[in-house]
Amino acid sequence: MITVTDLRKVYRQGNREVVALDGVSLSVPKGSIHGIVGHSGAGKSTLVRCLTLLDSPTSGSVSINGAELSASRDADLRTARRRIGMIFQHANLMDSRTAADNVAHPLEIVKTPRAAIRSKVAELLKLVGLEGFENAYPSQLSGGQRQRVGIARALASDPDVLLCDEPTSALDPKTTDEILTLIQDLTQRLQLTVLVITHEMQVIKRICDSVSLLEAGRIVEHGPLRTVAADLGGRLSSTLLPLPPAETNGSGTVLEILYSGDSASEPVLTGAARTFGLDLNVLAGSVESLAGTQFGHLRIQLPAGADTASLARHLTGQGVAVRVVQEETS
Ligand SMILES: Nc1ncnc2c1ncn2[C@@H]1O[C@H](COP(=O)(O)OP(=O)(O)OP(=O)(O)O)[C@@H](O)[C@H]1O
Repeated sequence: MITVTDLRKVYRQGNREVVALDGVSLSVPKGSIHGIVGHSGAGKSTLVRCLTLLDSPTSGSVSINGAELSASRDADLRTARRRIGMIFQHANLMDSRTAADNVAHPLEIVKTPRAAIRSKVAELLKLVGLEGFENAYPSQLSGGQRQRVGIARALASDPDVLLCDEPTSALDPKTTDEILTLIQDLTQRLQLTVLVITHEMQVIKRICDSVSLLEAGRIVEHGPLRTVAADLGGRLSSTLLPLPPAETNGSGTVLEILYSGDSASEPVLTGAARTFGLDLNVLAGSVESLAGTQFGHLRIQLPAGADTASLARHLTGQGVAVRVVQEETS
């Protein structure tokens, strides 16, 4: 488990202070994957640097399984860093070394005996599906295979936490899928705690159990994927279940509705239309499965003069979230 408490990082630029992290707290349980999304400048790289202790936070703490990393000094700091494995957008392998020698590198640094390195490297390459590629050089490997070597190298020190910084941004969709499957599989098998920093919502949808939205150094929305997705009108919900831009073609009220789980399988909307004798016009919609739950997000327009309040009450009573996005125009 990783726990981040009230992490602040303030940079000085001449007389000016830049608050890059403004009290970030989060907690990720062992065996689960937490995604962090945010626009450019939100503080993602600063967070990565503070978590890996490459940069020291101005205040706040980072602890793994209750042991505070940020309190470590020098030799302790090096040991503490080994508890966090890192994967980057590009695997950053050493071109002059084979796959096996790249994976061996962190073990050589801490002077692991050669025989132990050999068996550990073989085990790791097998774990990431690269058996038989021990002697291949990075130039002889595909982007996905290079990323697998990077993952094996990140796991060499038996970390508790795996920090993935844009792990698939440089990969094609099929390879992205394979690497995400591998990360998910390793999380379960090794009971890792995984943090994924990404700008790709597909990555969040595909593997994350929970997610935080970072904005100007603060976490402005967070929670289990299912919960944030169900929060109609929330920023994460509207990026997880996006609708095309609104195009209305009448004067009636426009509603957005979001249904999930049990209500998703019911013909909620047609039932409501029948109950109220309304012709509902579906302007846009998306239906998809997230974290094992079916979600439907629709934008509908009611005919002019419809009893919006009663319809909204009816839908809410069926477990459907409703919000008015455009009042009836005369
Ligand atoms: N060394 C530094 N000195 C001064 N300001 C910095 C420094 N590093 C980052 N910042 C500032 O801190 C804020 C957060 O930057 P950071 O690089 O963490 O954002 P980011 O979310 O990673 O952005 P991107 O996705 O573009 O990499 C920005 O305003 C940035 O200008």
